[in-house]
Amino acid sequence: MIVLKFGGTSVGSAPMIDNAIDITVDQINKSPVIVSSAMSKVTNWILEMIDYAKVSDTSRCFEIFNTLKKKHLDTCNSFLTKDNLNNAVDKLDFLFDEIDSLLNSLIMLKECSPRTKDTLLSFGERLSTTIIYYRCLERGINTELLDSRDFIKTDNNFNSAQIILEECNALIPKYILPEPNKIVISQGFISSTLDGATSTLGRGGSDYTSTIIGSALNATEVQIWTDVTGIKTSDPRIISGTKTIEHLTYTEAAELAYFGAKVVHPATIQPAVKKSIPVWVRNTNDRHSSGTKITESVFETGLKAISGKKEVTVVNITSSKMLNAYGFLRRLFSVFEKYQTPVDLISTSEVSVTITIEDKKNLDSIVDELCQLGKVKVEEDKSIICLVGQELWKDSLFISRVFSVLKDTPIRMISLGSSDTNLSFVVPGKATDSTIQLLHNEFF
Ligand SMILES: Nc1ncnc2c1ncn2[C@@H]1O[C@H](COP(=O)(O)OP(=O)(O)O)[C@@H](O)[C@H]1O
Ligand SMILES: N[C@@H](CC(=O)OP(=O)(O)O)C(=O)O
Repeated sequence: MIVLKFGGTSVGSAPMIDNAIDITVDQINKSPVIVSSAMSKVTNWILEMIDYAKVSDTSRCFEIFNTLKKKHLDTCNSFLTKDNLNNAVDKLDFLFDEIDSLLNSLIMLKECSPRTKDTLLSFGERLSTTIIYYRCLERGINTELLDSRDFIKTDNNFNSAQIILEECNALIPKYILPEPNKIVISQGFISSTLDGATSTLGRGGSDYTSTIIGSALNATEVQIWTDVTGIKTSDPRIISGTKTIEHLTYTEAAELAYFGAKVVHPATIQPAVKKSIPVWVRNTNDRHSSGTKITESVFETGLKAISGKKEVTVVNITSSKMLNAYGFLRRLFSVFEKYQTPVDLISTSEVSVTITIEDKKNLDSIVDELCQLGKVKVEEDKSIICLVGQELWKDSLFISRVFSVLKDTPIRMISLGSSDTNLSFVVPGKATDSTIQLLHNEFF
């Protein structure tokens, strides 16, 4: 079987949905499972509706709600007829009524818990997949619509829930029964906790759903269909002159995703690695281009791509207690562990440690506790620039080229040599795009 994940723009209109179905039908003999995101813009609209509801701005909230309803109903009206149209509209109306009641509750309560937010967010994917299902029926395709909350199970960390893999691996083969000449349709991004509450995997999480399903069903490949021809040497929306990378290793793709290449969700690669499933990133608007293939094998050394992670915070701790002492770093990292805050880059000297974090939710409490260990300095609005490739740090010419290009850029910290695949450094937030462009011009 194969998994085809379609992102928001790839199912963003009636013609795009038909295009996604065409891509799937072309491979219908391979027992395809579609994992779809919400139609483009919809997840953002839901977040905006929540924000307006919380401040009781009823008119703005329902203005967006009406736009959301219109987008889905117009799509149905443009390519469904008779029973398919009536049934689809009935199903959508049922979902719209639920959204309506939830928004009214938020307006009254003036608050939205993370759990309620996930319930609301889940409607984006539930609406889009309902339409795709009825369009498949309209086209006479043998199809089945599933609810991924039945088999994608998570902890209770709403808004960015952690997968419980054993549960998913046990449930997925029970619910998803792919077969040739049938299209199974399910939602990306949405999930449920063990006690059945709706959760979500974090923004962009549909990619992750696709590899979880692919891995549980031993897919021969997972295809991530998006709006760019594969993973490029850098973000084509920001950097000029980017090129498609034909092949990346799992590690390279994971590093790029983690350090800002939004084209795949950072967790996507993990499930594929376990079963050595090839992951393709392809363009729905250019379906005959092969895009990028991500596998285990290394085909070439050298720099492959550059990404940037914005809004990073640098925390520096200076303490003479560190000099010749052991146990200091353990105490320091236990503070980040206590507040469940992942650390990205680390650099140490004899008396100081500098780290970067992305999640600032608990920054004040973290700083309070770190102050007991030494003098703490926090610098916000920084970016991590990440250069990804094979054996980068072994090539002294490459390193000297990087730093001569950056001779006028204020570099805050550098991480090189911790892995073969990554050279990262921190620059001021406002220098992110220009720094990437300089490096890109030099190397590609
Ligand atoms: N290295 C990169 N290669 C390709 N696209 C990238 C890269 N870095 C960032 N992107 C961005 O990722 C976008 C695709 O991701 P996303 O908008 O989440 O798509 P989808 O809705 O299909 O999941 C591209 O339009 C591009 O701007
Ligand atoms: N709809 C969700 C999940 C997702 O993965 O979307 P996309 O595939 O369009 O990035 C979001 O916008 O975050």
